[in-house]
Amino acid sequence: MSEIKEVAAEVSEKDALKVKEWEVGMLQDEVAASQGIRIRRRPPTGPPLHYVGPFEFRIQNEGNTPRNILEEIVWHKDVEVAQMKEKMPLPSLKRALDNAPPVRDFLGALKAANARTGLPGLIAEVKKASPSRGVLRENFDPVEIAKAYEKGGAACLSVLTDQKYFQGGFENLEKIRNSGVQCPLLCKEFVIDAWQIYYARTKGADAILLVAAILPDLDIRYMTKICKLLGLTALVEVHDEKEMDRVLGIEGIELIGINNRNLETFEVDISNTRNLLQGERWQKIQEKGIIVVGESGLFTPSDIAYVQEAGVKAVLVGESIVKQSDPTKGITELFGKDISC
Ligand SMILES: O=C(O)c1ccccc1NCC(=O)[C@H](O)[C@H](O)COP(=O)(O)O
Repeated sequence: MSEIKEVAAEVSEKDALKVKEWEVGMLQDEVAASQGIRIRRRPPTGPPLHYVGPFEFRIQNEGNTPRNILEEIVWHKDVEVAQMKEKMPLPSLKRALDNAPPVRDFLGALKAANARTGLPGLIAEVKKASPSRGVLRENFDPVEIAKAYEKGGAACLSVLTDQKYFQGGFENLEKIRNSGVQCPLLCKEFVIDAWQIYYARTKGADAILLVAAILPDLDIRYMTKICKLLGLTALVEVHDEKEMDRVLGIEGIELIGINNRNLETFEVDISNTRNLLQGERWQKIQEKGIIVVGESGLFTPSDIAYVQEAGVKAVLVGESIVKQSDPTKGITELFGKDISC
């Protein structure tokens, strides 16, 4: 009987901890909203299923419906990361870092490619599917694609690790890293917890994406510091003026990605890159020596020329090259010339 009491006490202590975590999450949302972040970290009207102990049900209501796909991804990621952390707590993850392959210089590779070709350095994306475009490539062999990209002159690769929405995985990152491909690798994830940065490093990442639309300033500050500590490059992604201004106000950021895709509506407009690189913003970027990456919706040599003219020194491209039966040729067609030599 006393054994049952002990177990009950342990369980309720665990539950109390979860509730505490939950309350902190609620505060996080308030801070985020004050910075113009529309994406909420969790459903506002109650904890997700795994937080409610033995009562595995929740009354559905409007507040528990994500407002858009990005919010849905974040809510799902919140549950996924909590489960992963339970399986591998941070101390054991930190120990696993000792066996991680050495970090490669992601930013250096982009700068070198830009200097060598006079064109934006290419981050070529290994992506099977996306919420906006569905399945992009049925016959998807991540290592084969990565090798084809490297052969075509990609400076770096971006590897989707989200399983549910992009049909990616950390095993793809690991396989590419162990395949002999030399390009530095960006872990393309929806990072909401520093734990994911450590995890990505153990799987061979050299860089990681931090999306300003889902991360308050304090998180970006803290996470870029962790990246530095681990030797990783942080690619901080923005989509609008507000996010750009927030990120330009944070010290130590070296690489900013401008996403031409609105992740809440899927609308793509490459003039977004040009619009965010004007006037005082452009001056600040130059003063700080920040490298800018143009992301999404780039299909032709004139698209590349357009964003280069706007000021980018790198581009991140997925759909237009991953869909090609020969992705090496796809890169040559995208740039209008062979960029491999
Ligand atoms: O692409 C989506 O549908 C999407 C939805 C929600 C969050 C992120 C999403 N995409 C990430 C990206 O923006 C792209 O993978 C990346 O920039 C490459 O874009 P593209 O060259 O247009 O494939």
